[in-house]
Amino acid sequence: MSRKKSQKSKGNSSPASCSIPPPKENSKVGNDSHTNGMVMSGRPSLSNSGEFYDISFKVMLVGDSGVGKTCLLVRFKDGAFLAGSFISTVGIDFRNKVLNVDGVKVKLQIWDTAGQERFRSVTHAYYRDAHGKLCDLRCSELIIWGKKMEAAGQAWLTEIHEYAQKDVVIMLLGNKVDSTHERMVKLEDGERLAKEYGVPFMETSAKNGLNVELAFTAIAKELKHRSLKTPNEPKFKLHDYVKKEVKGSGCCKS
Ligand SMILES: Nc1nc2c(ncn2[C@@H]2O[C@H](COP(=O)(O)OP(=O)(O)OP(=O)(O)O)[C@@H](O)[C@H]2O)c(=O)[nH]1
Ligand SMILES: [Mg+2]
Repeated sequence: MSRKKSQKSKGNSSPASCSIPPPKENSKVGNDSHTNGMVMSGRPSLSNSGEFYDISFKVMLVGDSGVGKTCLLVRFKDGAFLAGSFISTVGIDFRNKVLNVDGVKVKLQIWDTAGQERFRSVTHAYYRDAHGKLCDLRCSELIIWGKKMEAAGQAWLTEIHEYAQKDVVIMLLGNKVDSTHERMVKLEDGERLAKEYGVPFMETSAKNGLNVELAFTAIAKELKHRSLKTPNEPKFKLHDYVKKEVKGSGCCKS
């Protein structure tokens, strides 16, 4: 298997063949403050390690504004939590992380989209780009965030089906389970919606890290198994894996 080097943050670190000029990793396409709309760089820097990898996949984080997409990504990439004032993502941004999945180096290029309605056309453009035959990454994998009501989750699932490729891997996450007043999705509602759409569901917390690593690892495993069908290797079952590995949220004190 050929070894590729994870793209550096200099220059276009996204697939050069994609038609939309991609942002540089951690380029802060931006984060604006809710108070004055100014572009601020209040987020910690995420370094690009430049690690080697065997296969790469694109993962998109989508969902309503404020559900914790950026925090989830920072938790996964840096093991840190972005506490304090909420700085909403502007447009789109991405980070790379290389995982070792059963001996294979899997690079996830994780795209953090803006949940605000006014940036929806930007997100759509990246979905559309995901269809482009010229993209050299497998541009089809998404994680979706549930928010307030089932309706919000349903809306995002419908959008994914409309804009993304048919065989997209979808996972539904209900975040902020560390806090009774901040969490928006009840466990039973998340599970019901996930069942209806046939996608795995798990509760996460970017604050305490609950199931964050698992969410991305599960996606990486599914993608790797779909991509590299090794003879004699038992079929990977995403739902079973998630069911087995997922941890309950336990108590919900903030
Ligand atoms: N208690 C708790 N707060 C969280 C968690 N994840 C995120 N938050 C908070 O929720 C707010 C929004 O988080 P972001 O990650 O910026 O939300 P987002 O989904 O990226 O929002 P947009 O960029 O506008 O789409 C911030 O104030 C975070 O500190 C979590 O797991 N638990
Ligand atoms: Mg964000």
